[in-house]
Amino acid sequence: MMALTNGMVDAHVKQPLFSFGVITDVQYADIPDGRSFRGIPRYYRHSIMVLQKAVKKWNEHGKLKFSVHFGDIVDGFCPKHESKNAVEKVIEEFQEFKGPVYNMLGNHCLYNLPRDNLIELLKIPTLHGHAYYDFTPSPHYRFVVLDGYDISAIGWPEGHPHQLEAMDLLYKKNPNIDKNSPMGMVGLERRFLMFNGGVGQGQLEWLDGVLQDATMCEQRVVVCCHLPLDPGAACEEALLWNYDEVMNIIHRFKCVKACISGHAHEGGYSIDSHGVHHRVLEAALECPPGSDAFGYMDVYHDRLSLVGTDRMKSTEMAFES
Ligand SMILES: Nc1ccn([C@@H]2O[C@H](COP(=O)(O)OP(=O)(O)OC[C@H](O)CO)[C@@H](O)[C@H]2O)c(=O)n1
Repeated sequence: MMALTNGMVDAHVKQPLFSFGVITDVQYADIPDGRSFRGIPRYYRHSIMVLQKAVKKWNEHGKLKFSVHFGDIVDGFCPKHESKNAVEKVIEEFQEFKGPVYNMLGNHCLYNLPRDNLIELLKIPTLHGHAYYDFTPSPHYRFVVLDGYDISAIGWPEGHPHQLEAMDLLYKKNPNIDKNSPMGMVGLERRFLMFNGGVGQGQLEWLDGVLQDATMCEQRVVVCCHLPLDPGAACEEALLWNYDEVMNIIHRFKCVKACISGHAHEGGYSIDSHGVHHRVLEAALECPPGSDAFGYMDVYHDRLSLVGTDRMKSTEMAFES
């Protein structure tokens, strides 16, 4: 039996409020298979086939309200003269989905194209040019999409204040000449790498305002960000630089129930000290031919249920309150 929020108990309420498709790190490029810096195989051409299968399944499902790609639409090894074509090719696959698709910026997107071009190509529903936004797919739920590369050494024009702030932080926190290397860095400090980024002051204030509003509207909130926000769900090298500041804001409110990310390709899951679920999704890029990683989330008043395909593990996320 399922308890409803108004105290009634109904044995028949089984239908989700709504459902949506999920996939991450398609990281497509028309180049031969390769490996990550750590030697993990990457299938740059196969990843778009994983997306094609995902879209087919999502359309067959027939009731998905929207889908979300959690960043890194193309890979940094994509030859730069092909970047725009590669992004457009992936977007064309997403356009086969019968519903809206929400995107967010990942580091590999920014290796390929300036953020302004990406915001336009990915149709990021921007306010004042920002790559962070929110949307309300049902009266009971708000989705907040964070820009984890707001403070970033990549993607901003040379000398932009947000690039300078990022370089300043990297020089303070990372002693290596190669700022992508965590060599000699210990524990959580290992997140201060050039391929990660942070959420700037303006975005933190915006987040606080959105969560105040969601609380007033009695909405539950799902936070989406390319970079993971909890050390329990991903390795230190994958975390948002100021995940702690973001989580301090989130923890002041009770409305945020889950944070969903990409970037750490092996995937992960944790529940933090405040009962917030953190699910890092498995990457499409690392699926060998014949395997897949995508899924959909069924959204209920009291839980999220991730129904994963193949390498994307299914996960039940029941809310504490
Ligand atoms: N120790 C390292 C690790 C990486 N690099 C270089 O940094 C760039 C980005 O790395 P990459 O593994 O491609 O980034 P992803 O976003 O695909 O994955 C994120 C990780 O899984 C998070 O843990 C690339 O140019 C690497 O060569 C490096 O120099 N030194």
